[in-house]
Amino acid sequence: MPLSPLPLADAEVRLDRHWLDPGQADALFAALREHVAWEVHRIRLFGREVDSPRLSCWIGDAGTGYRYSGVRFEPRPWPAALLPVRERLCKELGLDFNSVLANLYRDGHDAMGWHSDAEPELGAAPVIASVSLGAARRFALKSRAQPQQRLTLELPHGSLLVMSGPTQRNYRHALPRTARPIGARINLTFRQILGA
Ligand SMILES: O=C(O)CCC(=O)C(=O)O
Ligand SMILES: [Fe+2]
Repeated sequence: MPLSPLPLADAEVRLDRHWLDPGQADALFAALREHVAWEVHRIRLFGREVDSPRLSCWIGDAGTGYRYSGVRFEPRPWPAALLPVRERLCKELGLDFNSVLANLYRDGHDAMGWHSDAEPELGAAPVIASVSLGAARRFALKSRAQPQQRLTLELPHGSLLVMSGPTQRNYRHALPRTARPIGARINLTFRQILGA
């Protein structure tokens, strides 16, 4: 199925709810759960270093060191299961993704707060390709200038969300907590670190 544009002014967000077929998505989830070196990243929040409420792993080619939330991360090597995913995304989007932030949300308590992926090493108009696996979670986008301009959508197992153009400049996004009893979710945000 193709990527369909979502109705959001001053942004470029596209979604394919069935980018991977369910069997592929199941296999990828199981492989990543087992083979990624999941760790608790320490992030800076209001000037204090705290544990982030999820497990993460920064993965990339040599030279893709990355600074976010005030902390620098050196990349881990690519697990075999991610290589075909990276190749397919590069081909379909015509880009050269050299890194990915993997996040494991163990249950509904794990989350990600409001932010944009606007680190200088991503350039002025980064393309972020986000693959979701496992439990479906709600993903929210909110305009910086006009907070009433917002959108919440569900990211199902095997979906691909692509944010590009002015999206990171004009919007923040978040993965809110949920009180619903739900299982684990893995999210992969592929990125291109410039000059790596
Ligand atoms: O888990 C998600 O869907 C969002 C992850 C995200 O925003 C990020 O990795 O920067
Ligand atoms: Fe993000």
